[in-house]
Amino acid sequence: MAVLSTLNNWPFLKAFLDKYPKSLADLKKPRSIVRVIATFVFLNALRKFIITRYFDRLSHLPAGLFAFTYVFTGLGVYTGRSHYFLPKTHERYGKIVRVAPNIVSVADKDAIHEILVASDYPKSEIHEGLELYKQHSLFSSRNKDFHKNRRRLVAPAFGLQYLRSLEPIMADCIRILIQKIDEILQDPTSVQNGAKILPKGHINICSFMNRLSLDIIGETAFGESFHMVKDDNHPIPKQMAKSLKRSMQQTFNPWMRWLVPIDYSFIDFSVERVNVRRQAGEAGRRADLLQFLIDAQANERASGNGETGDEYADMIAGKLTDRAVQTEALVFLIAGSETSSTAITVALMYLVKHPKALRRLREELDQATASNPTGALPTYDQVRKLTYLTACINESMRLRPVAATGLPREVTEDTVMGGYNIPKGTIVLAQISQLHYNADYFPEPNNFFPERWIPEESPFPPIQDFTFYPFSAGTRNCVGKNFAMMAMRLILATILTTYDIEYVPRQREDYVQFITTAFATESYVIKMKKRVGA
Ligand code: HEM
Repeated sequence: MAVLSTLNNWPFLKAFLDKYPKSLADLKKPRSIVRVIATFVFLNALRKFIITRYFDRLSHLPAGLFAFTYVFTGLGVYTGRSHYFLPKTHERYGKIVRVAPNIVSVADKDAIHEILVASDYPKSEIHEGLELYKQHSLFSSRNKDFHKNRRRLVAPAFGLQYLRSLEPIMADCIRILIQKIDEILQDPTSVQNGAKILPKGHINICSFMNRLSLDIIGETAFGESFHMVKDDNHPIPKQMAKSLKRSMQQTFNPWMRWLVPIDYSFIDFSVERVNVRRQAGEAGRRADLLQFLIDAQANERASGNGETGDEYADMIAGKLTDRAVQTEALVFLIAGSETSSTAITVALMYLVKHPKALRRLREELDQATASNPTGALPTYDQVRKLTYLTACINESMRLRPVAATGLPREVTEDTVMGGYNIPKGTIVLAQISQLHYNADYFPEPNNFFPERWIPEESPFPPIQDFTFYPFSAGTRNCVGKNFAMMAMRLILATILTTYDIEYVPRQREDYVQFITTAFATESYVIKMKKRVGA
């Protein structure tokens, strides 16, 4: 009360409160409505500020309070930081913890295997927030028959053989990245309009990896680069990211639907790109993911498995309708860009902080690419089997898996997990990051130690099956895994053979996760210097 009366004596606050609506009749006045909305916006901003600034302290909240914030206020998802609460909650309450009335967080190896692989529980309703045009998609669908059919049609696009045809496309995008970085190293003011000008030799590698991943997916899934590396001003990626973030927030905060409508116009972009490719006919053919989808649709039609014309029935059956082709291309963009860019930035972050590992990796890459003429990029054949490169990628994905809040699945019958009764309908979050930090499976879990992945060199017992899930497992594992690993190998190899890179201290390294995981500040800066002869 004392605090309130003190605040009430502040002239500004007093004037504000005096005019604040005090009855329903007051509320009908337009000015009162503006005041109520202004208060709401202010309190919401304050709430967001407190959570984003002080999440470390808040992460000590016990599970009950966490449950309240996570489910009832949607705070965790609202700020994208719910995953900070979970490790503390497990530390305190064990491997299987009820974090909300209907949500159980699971950090037990056998239970996670049961959830993802053995029982193969369907995805939870949270995924419905990612349905575009109310269409099931490979990523979002909870319907097993649909998924089986759609996966059968889409998966061959990510087979190693087909992916090889994408290498030239990826290489062109990487070449543009190198040109742009060289330009900024020469002249730091040549960053795009609005971007922060960093000291000479400093590069925001997080921003560049984001933009490069978008360009690669743009080229492979839509047949057109977003030119994000070069110009960073294509409206679609930003608009889509904003809309999907809103959509996830609204899944947890349904009341927000009344306040902030979601702009789904980015879908038009996909419709237009698919039309352009179709209209170009044979002359427009090229080996990429979009072409694969268009060809798969044509094959289905030719073999009598095409659409029936009943839109709903076709959708449920997983038929490759025109809408389905447009949707799946967008799914590649959603599922494949931020995930890959975060994974590459994280790998670079660990490497600059571990110069010994960086040196060893550089030696391995130099040896593998020794026969290349000056300026030539490493090829996939040169890097695909490099032991230490794979070990570094695995180790960074172990420490920072992109699915940081856990993989949500819905239990379809009453069951028992780790001695607890889990009723049908419960949402279980498979906490893969808790496994990755479990010292029983990964001794000295907090250390970046790539050698643990090389059996002849590791001082630790062999890594057990089903303890490492960066791409999930079972029927819903990442269909783009080979694509992502190929891009990561090519990009890391090119950066490390072209530049000397160094750590820049005192930066924020924390994550936020709405759909996939990203650096909270959208920034990670490293020092870069062109190598002599590169
Ligand atoms: C380092 C990069 C990547 C990581 C760490 C990653 C991780 C994952 C994970 C953990 C899942 C399972 C999600 C869940 O169960 O809720 C998943 C699913 C998926 N990912 Fe990836 N992903 C990456 C890159 C990509 C790329 C490049 C593409 C496509 C171009 C892609 C497309 C998909 C799709 C379509 C699914 C849903 C598959 C299904 O349910 O059948 N991902 N990914």
